[in-house]
Amino acid sequence: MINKETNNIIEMRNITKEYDGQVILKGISFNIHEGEFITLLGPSGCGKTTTLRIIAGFEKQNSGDVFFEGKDLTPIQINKRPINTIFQSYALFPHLNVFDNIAFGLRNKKAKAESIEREVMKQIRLVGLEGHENKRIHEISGGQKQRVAIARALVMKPRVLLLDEPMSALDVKLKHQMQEELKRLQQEIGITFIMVTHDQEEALTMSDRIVVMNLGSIQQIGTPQEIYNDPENAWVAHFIGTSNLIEDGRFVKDNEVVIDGKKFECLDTNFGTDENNIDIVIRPEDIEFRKPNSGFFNGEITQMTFKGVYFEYLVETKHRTWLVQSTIEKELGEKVAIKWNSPSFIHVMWKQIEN
Ligand SMILES: Nc1ncnc2c1ncn2[C@@H]1O[C@H](COP(=O)(O)OP(=O)(O)OP(=O)(O)O)[C@@H](O)[C@H]1O
Repeated sequence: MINKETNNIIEMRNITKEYDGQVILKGISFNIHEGEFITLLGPSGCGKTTTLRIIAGFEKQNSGDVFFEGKDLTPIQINKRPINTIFQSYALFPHLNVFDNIAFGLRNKKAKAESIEREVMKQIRLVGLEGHENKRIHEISGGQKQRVAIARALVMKPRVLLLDEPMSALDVKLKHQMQEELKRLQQEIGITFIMVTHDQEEALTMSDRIVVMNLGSIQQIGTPQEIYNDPENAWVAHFIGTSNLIEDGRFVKDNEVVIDGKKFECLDTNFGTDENNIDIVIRPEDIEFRKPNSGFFNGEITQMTFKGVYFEYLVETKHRTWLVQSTIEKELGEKVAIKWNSPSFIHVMWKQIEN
């Protein structure tokens, strides 16, 4: 039974994992809510796939517990778990056609022929593969292969679907299309999706909540907005989006910081008084250009890159180099001033303690 108060379908408690004496997961704990799209996000090697494989049952943790609806999941065999996995490579059967690939699990369970036909066709319609039932796997596109993999998993009616880097085999355009489709599908069928990705944008656009991981530890858990707008530490801020990280700022008192000798109003409180053990992040899209002497700091444009819909600039001021994103075209060497328009654009966080 789902715990109605918490709505948790899966609970991970203090999970550790070692391979050959090397610690991969350092005691991670988090909850997964029924019906949510949750993403494990982090750089290569941080342990996200290992976490997914422990939930699926392909790996066993060295210590800690995994609960499914409050019951210990660890002794439950892989095929008895109400969980299905879509692998990075999709792992389709090349010698079977689309229909038979999707029907495989039901046939294995000795389901009746009519019910197999009905359920497989339902999934085929759901993922938009009508008319392709008889095609072999090598006769369909990458996007269609992904749809087969999704249908093959969903036909087993799992409560939780695990997706390991599902977009990694797709080109950029198809990737964006499938991201939208997958999100829509998840909302339509309402089951819990747990996705692994190292792609920040993918995590931010698709997830209800994101678990940000680094070096076998959880750095932050939150909605995309929380993680983007309110990163818990400088590592998350950096990883989520290119940022201006000010490591030598000072938290003077509630709602006041000093950056490069100037006082600024901020919204942050509770970092003590005259505290140097903080980092300040200001996002490049929150910085604007002004005429020289009309902003916070004067500087010069030392680099510019056209990014398609905006320009990305490096602006050299007396104390540092700022990253600025703007739709306004400037010239290399141009003298400018920079400014931000709201105290909310300053993000103060404690300096990270190294793991
Ligand atoms: N079966 C295994 N035996 C030994 N080491 C392993 C095994 N599986 C994973 N590792 C190691 O554990 C670490 C974490 O791997 P994991 O696949 O969980 O990371 P990840 O965050 O998913 O990264 P990636 O995005 O590269 O897959 C890596 O250093 C990896 O080499």
